Amino acid sequence: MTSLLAASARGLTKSFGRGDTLVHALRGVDLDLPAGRFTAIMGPSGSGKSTLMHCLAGLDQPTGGTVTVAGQPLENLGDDALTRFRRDHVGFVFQAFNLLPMLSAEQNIWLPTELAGRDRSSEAQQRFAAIVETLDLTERLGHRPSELSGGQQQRVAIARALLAGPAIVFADEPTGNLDSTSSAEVLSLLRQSVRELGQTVVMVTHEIEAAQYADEVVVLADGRITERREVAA
Ligand SMILES: Nc1ncnc2c1ncn2[C@@H]1O[C@H](COP(=O)(O)OP(=O)(O)OP(=O)(O)O)[C@@H](O)[C@H]1O
Repeated sequence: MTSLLAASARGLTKSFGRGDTLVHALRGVDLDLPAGRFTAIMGPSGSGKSTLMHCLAGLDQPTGGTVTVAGQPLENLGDDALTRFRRDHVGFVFQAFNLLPMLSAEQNIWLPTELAGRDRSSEAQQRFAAIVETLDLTERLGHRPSELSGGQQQRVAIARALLAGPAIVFADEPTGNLDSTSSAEVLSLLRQSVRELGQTVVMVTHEIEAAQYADEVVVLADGRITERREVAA
């Protein structure tokens, strides 16, 4: 039985510039990301990690090849449809938390729901409760970002990314701004969201220690996948 795929790429290429400044950031990437798995993307600086993530997330258009997320081929979507698709099916966690300073943790977590004009359905509220508990944020919901540690702020950002029940969450160097204790905590919680909530997470990271929290590491070099390896439990 083949497992369900959260996302896949076939023959993915991406070039920037032209003539003397032409850069081949991706040179033909084939990748299947099974649902319910935590995948780390590693590789040297300039190897194409961010470009791959942006193409998989529908934030950037590939030069060639195809990307399918949650069964939907992205190349068939126009700009507006792609924006809606990302909003409904893709979650993002960035290095720089990106929380709104005047809103409480709880308001930040609900903001994308509000912006999408969706109701706080009883299902959404149950999911909110489960996520807040998994991420150990119950005591912090009334705090503003400035009243939270970096690790707590990133946990709020993760809760925000998880709330809509996205098919896939992309985390771009999520521990880049954190000390080692907070990093370990955030990575454990990302792992827990995969185990307990069945979330699919793809994380770009430079740090081999961070990649150890994943189920699998995909290594890029010069725009190609050079290695895929399972992480020992
Ligand atoms: N918008 C752009 N315009 C021109 N070149 C770009 C652009 N974005 C990326 N590149 C080039 O594409 C290549 C891959 O870049 P990318 O940012 O994907 O690498 P990365 O592995 O994420 O690097 P880092 O670890 O330093 O973030 C690099 O040579 C980079 O300079």
